[in-house]
Amino acid sequence: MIDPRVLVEELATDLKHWLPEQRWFAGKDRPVTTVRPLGVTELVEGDPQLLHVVVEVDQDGRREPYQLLVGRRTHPPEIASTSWIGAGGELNAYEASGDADLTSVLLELMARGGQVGTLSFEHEAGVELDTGLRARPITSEQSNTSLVYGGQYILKLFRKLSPGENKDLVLHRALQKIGSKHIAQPLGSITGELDGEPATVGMLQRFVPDAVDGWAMATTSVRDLMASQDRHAEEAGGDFAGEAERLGRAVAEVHADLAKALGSEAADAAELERTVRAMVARLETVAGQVPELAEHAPMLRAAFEKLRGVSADAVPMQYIHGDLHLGQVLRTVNGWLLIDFEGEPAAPVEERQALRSPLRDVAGMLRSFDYAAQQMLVGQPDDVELEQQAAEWAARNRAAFYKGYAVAREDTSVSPGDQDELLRAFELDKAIYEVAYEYANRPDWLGVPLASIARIAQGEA
Ligand SMILES: Nc1ncnc2c1ncn2[C@@H]1O[C@H](COP(=O)(O)OP(=O)(O)O)[C@@H](O)[C@H]1O
Ligand SMILES: O=P(O)(O)O[C@H]1O[C@H](CO)[C@@H](O[C@H]2O[C@H](CO)[C@@H](O)[C@H](O)[C@H]2O)[C@H](O)[C@H]1O
Repeated sequence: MIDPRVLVEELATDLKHWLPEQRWFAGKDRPVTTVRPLGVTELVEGDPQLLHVVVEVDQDGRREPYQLLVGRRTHPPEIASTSWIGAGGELNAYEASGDADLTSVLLELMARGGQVGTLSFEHEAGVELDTGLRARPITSEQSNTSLVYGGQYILKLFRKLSPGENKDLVLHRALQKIGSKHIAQPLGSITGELDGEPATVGMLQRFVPDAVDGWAMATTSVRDLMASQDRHAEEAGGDFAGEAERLGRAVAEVHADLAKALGSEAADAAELERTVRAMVARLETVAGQVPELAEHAPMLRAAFEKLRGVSADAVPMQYIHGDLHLGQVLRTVNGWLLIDFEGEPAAPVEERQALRSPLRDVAGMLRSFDYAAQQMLVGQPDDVELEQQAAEWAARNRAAFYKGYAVAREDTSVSPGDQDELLRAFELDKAIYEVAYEYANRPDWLGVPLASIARIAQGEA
């Protein structure tokens, strides 16, 4: 039997072409130069074989570690063509997250607890896991890969890795401990090793079978409005404003719980200065890539620089979600849940783990209401009535969400004027992030954040 490390070295050329085609691969902005194995652990021996692999992907000097599950078999199972990696030794090699015969071992190891090579598997204290469940990967794959075990558990395998405990796991544990009603219970984890330090590679949570994500609900509501004869959002059958308000309350409760569990501190002038500089730096980088953004640069820079006038010691800083949008919230029979506390996938890990203003999450969700309405206009010929309906739907739901948040967060110490400046700057910063995200991932949607920025530039908010 070939040495697993030698095998992965042999697959390096195939991986170079295969990685950029994966939805979760974050480095689509430049070609892959080399791929080399950092760690290979054999989890299932023989034929079929399961290897847990961490590779370092070099892209013109930028080196980032990624996690893969590599399956090898003589007779490969039926899997999506995009899962094929290549011929590894005498067996076929493929990405094995879709191979239920192999992935059941991950749940068994977490249920039992213990170590295999450098990987350690554990369940949360007091949790007993059922085993023997088969897993299917979720189809709405995003930055990571998630497997649902028998409709009971969901295991997220983080793709791009960083040393240390993943923020998603840390915040879920803290919120669980404090009794938050707005998360899916964390049940277990898998830890690997990176640069000699422990690194979270997987998180197991309770799967909520009847949950509907906020994006699906919101876009259905917009579609209903546009298809109906009703001219106004409040008259349409699928009005979302009640849900938006309850969602605002849920986000406020999560913020209050995070502050209670993990603390908060006031910002200082140096912190605000760093924030302004980071926003201006992002603007400059993205405007360099996307010329349509450059024409709004003076307005955007002025909005960021205004933050220097905000009273810094009134801005509470704490752990936040960090990439909150309608696709990160699930509506269940018991109310709204927040998922995926990792932060913006493209941000450096230090930035994702820093204390930040909770108004960033509010801004993220406000942007998302705009997205839900505006994406309906993508690829459509100009239609003033539809545009008005989209604008009205967004305004109504943004206001409802903000009301729900503000009512539940009456403790906020930021003055209303400062709050407006902060929110405006955070919304614009998020929209710039979105321009970069759409440019790299969904060029057809680039117009969505650009149109919002243009509207704000014209003073329409
Ligand atoms: N506990 C859960 N119960 C039901 N579905 C979930 C749960 N957690 C996540 N999901 C589904 O999995 C999708 C991806 O989860 P997410 O944590 O956002 O992964 P990623 O980091 O890849 O974006 C979500 O959009 C949601 O549809
Ligand atoms: O879910 P992820 O953590 O992978 O977030 C990334 O992808 C999101 C898209 O899937 C992207 O969100 C943007 O598009 C959403 C609609 O698809 C919209 O609701 C969001 O408001 C908008 O930001 C997110 O920015 C990105 O980090």
